[in-house]
Amino acid sequence: MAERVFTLSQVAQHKSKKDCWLVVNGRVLNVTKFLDEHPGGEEVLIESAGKDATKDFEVVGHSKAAQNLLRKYQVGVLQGYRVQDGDSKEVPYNESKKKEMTAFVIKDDGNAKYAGFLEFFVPLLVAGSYFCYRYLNRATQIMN
Ligand code: HEM
Repeated sequence: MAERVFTLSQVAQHKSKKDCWLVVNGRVLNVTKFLDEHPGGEEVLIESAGKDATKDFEVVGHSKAAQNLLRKYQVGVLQGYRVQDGDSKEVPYNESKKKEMTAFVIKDDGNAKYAGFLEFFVPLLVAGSYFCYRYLNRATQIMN
């Protein structure tokens, strides 16, 4: 499908809260519906409205999930840019969130394994000490 091409002055005509466009990495994005959802707040988006916000976007160090989200709001490309979206391995925003959660759970599991190890060895140590004590006690009784 052919991409719609916009000039920066065309993008600059959409810089209000009700009609908010900006450019990130050559993608022309209509973020009007995203204003309420943006975790960084709507103000920063409105400040960048109608402009090329690539630097602002990158300075924040947005996650891979945030970068994937760009496609959702793309309405075209900036004149002089060609955006390639061949990477089908990229994960949609919601899924990468799930992955982050899974990674967290795996980390938790590691601690649980460590706790299980202690739960097994501490009673064994106590029981061992008890039998040792009884054996030594009996040995001293026999000697006396
Ligand atoms: C359509 C463009 C944008 C999308 C899809 C987007 C998406 C997101 C997402 C998903 C987050 C959550 C953190 C993360 O996953 O990285 C975030 C945080 C943030 N964004 Fe954006 N963003 C966009 C544009 C911008 C722009 C232009 C700015 C300008 C400065 C900005 C500033 C921030 C800030 C300050 C945070 C909070 C960072 C933090 O709390 O650590 N974002 N954004």
